Amino acid sequence: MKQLNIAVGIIRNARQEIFLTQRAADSHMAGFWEFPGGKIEAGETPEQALTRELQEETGIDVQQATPLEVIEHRFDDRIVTLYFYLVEQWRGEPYGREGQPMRWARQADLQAADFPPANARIIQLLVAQANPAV
Ligand SMILES: Nc1nc2c([nH]c(=O)n2[C@@H]2O[C@H](COP(=O)(O)OP(=O)(O)OP(=O)(O)O)[C@@H](O)[C@H]2O)c(=O)[nH]1
Ligand SMILES: [Mg+2]
Repeated sequence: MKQLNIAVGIIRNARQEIFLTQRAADSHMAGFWEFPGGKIEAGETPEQALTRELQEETGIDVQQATPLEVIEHRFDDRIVTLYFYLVEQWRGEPYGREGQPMRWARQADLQAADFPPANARIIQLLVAQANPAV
């Protein structure tokens, strides 16, 4: 069974909106929305992979990232360990640098069904922690 370690960025702005991109039609979990990120390569720390992947996929320079949660999920064909980081300080304006659709979603309005099943717990946490006043 394939074992992948993935660094994932939950990019959140001051309006408590989170930046989402849509997975490509030819990828694992195609069509689902995701937090940008990707594989931690040999010799990289999760933070280094996060910075590199967010630069590649969204064009931003991460200035600060806070570890939120590590979640392991067994899919039919692979086991994925997701290192989720909250990113609130960056340079630039994130966009779908690989041509992928993007949107900002209010933290309180995130829907687990829009994401791969591995994200269920982090979505539950984010929704529970959303500040209704923002
Ligand atoms: N980026 C990201 N990947 C996720 C999330 N949830 C989730 O299950 N995954 C899974 O984690 C893996 C991430 O791989 P990826 O396709 O982003 O990897 P990558 O950017 O290095 O892409 P590449 O393989 O084309 O170089 C996929 O199997 C994907 O389905 C998420 O919220 N964000
Ligand atoms: Mg990726």
